[in-house]
Amino acid sequence: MPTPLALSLGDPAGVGPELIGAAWHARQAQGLAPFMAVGGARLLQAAAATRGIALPVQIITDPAQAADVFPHALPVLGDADGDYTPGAPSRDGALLALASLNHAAALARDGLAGAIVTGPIAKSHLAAVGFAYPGQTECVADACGVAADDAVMMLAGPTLRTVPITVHVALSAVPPMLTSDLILRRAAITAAALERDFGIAAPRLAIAALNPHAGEDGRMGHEDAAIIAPAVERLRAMGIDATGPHPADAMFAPRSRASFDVAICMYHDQALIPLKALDFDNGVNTTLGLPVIRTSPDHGTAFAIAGRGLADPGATIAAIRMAGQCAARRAAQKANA
Ligand SMILES: NC(=O)C1=CN([C@@H]2O[C@H](COP(=O)(O)OP(=O)(O)OC[C@H]3O[C@@H](n4cnc5c(N)ncnc54)[C@H](O)[C@@H]3O)[C@@H](O)[C@H]2O)C=CC1
Ligand SMILES: NCC(=O)COP(=O)(O)O
Repeated sequence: MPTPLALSLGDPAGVGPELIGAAWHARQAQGLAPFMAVGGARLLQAAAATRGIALPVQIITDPAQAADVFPHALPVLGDADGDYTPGAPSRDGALLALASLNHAAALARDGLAGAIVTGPIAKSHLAAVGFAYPGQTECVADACGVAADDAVMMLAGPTLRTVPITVHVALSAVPPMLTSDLILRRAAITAAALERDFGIAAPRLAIAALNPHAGEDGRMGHEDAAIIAPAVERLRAMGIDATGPHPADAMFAPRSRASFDVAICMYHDQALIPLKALDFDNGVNTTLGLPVIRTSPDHGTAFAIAGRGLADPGATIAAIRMAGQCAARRAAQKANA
């Protein structure tokens, strides 16, 4: 029996809780590995009800109980709970989201959960209750003792994978942050994770340029020649199949996409816009380079549509599926070691 996945609630006022209920409801049709929610039994039921789902829940006290409960009820670890008021984020809701996230990360770190699937949080609301990280990526990394620079965000959908080298920073902060070392470090972690967790032997990395036309021989910026091209050379010297810097405007065209397994992008929107344009309802945000598997739907809290039955569960289901597959791959590697 696989170790169950741990799902953190996300912000209770967002779409996260209702999508956990929708995913449990679809567990058989979607062939999902067993999972448990961390806290929120009452609010999960209320959120599911807004979608017309009568969600059976069972509070468990030990993650080991989850697999037996999962076929007939959503296992919920612990009795932490809160009010469900869709679209109206609150301080109490942020505290519950944070407690659920920290608990789920600790379960994965300690081997009591096969992986963590995080529900969407509003970073500014969590910051107001003491969350000191740019996002959940760095929080889970810290729980595992991994440096933030070594926790690599990858967005993955059926048609594309992308990695932003810089993530939650202002666009004006991107050029000063970009170094050959940072690109090399994060691209190498990506290549290793694609092999280990996704079963892609010799992954092909396409490295995006920062500037229009990859800098047009220095007429439109110096970073492509001075910083990105040397990183590509160093990756190739390490035996990694890296190409670039590629002009970013053309590299997401279908012909170009067929030539790589992952696009290494220089900033958040360069990576997330093509992914969401192509795969929004199946997009997964996963963290590479950790001792645990962590996935999340690609979307955010979507407060405006919470509780209205409008949120598509596809990305949450895809995140649960990917977490189960990656965890199974790691378990098989461990068994074979
Ligand atoms: N994994 C996470 O924790 C993430 C959290 N966020 C946070 O979410 C908050 C809102 O961010 P936004 O940029 O507005 O992104 P968002 O993803 O919440 O919403 C963007 C648009 O997509 C729609 N949408 C989102 N999820 C949907 C779904 N499942 N089905 C149908 N439509 C959906 C929304 O209604 C909205 O029109 C921010 O505080 C941000 O920090 C954003 C992205 C990921
Ligand atoms: N845009 C991605 C996002 O906001 C999720 O970040 P994280 O919480 O997974 O670090």
